[in-house]
Amino acid sequence: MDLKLNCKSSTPSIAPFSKKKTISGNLDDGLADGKIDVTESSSPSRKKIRTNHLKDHAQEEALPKYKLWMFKYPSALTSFEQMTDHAKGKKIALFLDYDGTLSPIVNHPDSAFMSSEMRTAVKSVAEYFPTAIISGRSRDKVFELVGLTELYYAGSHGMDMMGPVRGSKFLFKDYQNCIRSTGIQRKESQMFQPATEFLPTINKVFRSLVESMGRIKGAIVENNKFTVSVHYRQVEKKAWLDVSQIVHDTLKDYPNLKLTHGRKVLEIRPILDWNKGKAVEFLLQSLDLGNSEDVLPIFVGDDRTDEDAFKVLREKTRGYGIVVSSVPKDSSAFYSLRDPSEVLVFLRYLVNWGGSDSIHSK
Ligand SMILES: O=P(O)(O)OC[C@H]1O[C@H](O[C@H]2O[C@H](CO)[C@@H](O)[C@H](O)[C@H]2O)[C@H](O)[C@@H](O)[C@@H]1O
Repeated sequence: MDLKLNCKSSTPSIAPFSKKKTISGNLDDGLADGKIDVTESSSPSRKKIRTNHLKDHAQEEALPKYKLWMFKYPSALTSFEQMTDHAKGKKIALFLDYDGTLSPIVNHPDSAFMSSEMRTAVKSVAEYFPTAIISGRSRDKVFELVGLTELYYAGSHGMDMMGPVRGSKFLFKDYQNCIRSTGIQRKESQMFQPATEFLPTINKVFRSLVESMGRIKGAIVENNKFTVSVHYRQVEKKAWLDVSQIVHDTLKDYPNLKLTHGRKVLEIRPILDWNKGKAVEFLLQSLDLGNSEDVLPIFVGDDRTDEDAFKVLREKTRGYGIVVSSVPKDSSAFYSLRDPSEVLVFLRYLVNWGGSDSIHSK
């Protein structure tokens, strides 16, 4: 049974509703620019669609561009020594995205499994450094996929957080909407859910989208508890505009929801001033690592929503964002890794370093 505690108030504010709901980028996550405007009056023009096809060819020649891009975002593997030199004497906190970072991007969201090698590496790294997974998926789903009880989990882009109770300490005690509960495998846990009031609306939108997307072959609507994802990876390109239109039409009835855009996915979420960046700050504070000069947070992620976390780390000049990408793209990260297989190597480097004597020498 859940045990509710009295918590002080520190609820995130609701961002002022903007009538113009614009998704940055376009529906093809492999392309770099363009805009899909989902206001009533706008749909991408045929000309824009034609231009996008042309850009597809440019991608095939991307290798030299990738090398150039890596001057700006050096490999976290070749820069590992530099990173650890900077990290000496500091406490590391590790934040990991799930899809496209720990697991490869696949066609169906239910088939995005992480390898056993990756699981072992994440488990090992968590023995040395506090480690959290911050995902757009529901927390239950991401826990089901990762299956490690020793981590912190934040689902719905940070709107659903759960962590272990360390000793007698209640980490999230300063926040409203936090509860202490019996969570994963009956272990005592603590939860923070800043968007609980949006739950009925999100469920309604989910049902509505399931119904209306029924006519779009290949579209998948995923309930991520505090957000809804509409996947179009398996939808024929000619029907992408229909997907966008349906989402837009549905959202007209819900002024307290907003739209963001990930990798061939449109995500509907509460207009709450809360994102992966806030989740990182929150977890750092909760872990008593918030104000310390001696902390080096590292965030590894591949998606646009991870940029919020990279920005927090960059603006506060206190840690490293590592963008996972095999194509050049603008990012607020400092370093890069090409794909999940390089993430695995990076985690193994961290494990070796965490177990070595050099981590303690200044
Ligand atoms: O924050 P994340 O953990 O990266 O979650 C972001 C979204 O990831 C999932 O979708 C993405 O991965 C799928 C499986 O590889 C792929 O089919 C899809 O095209 C990608 O967008 C997840 O299903 C979404 O709910 C998350 O929001």
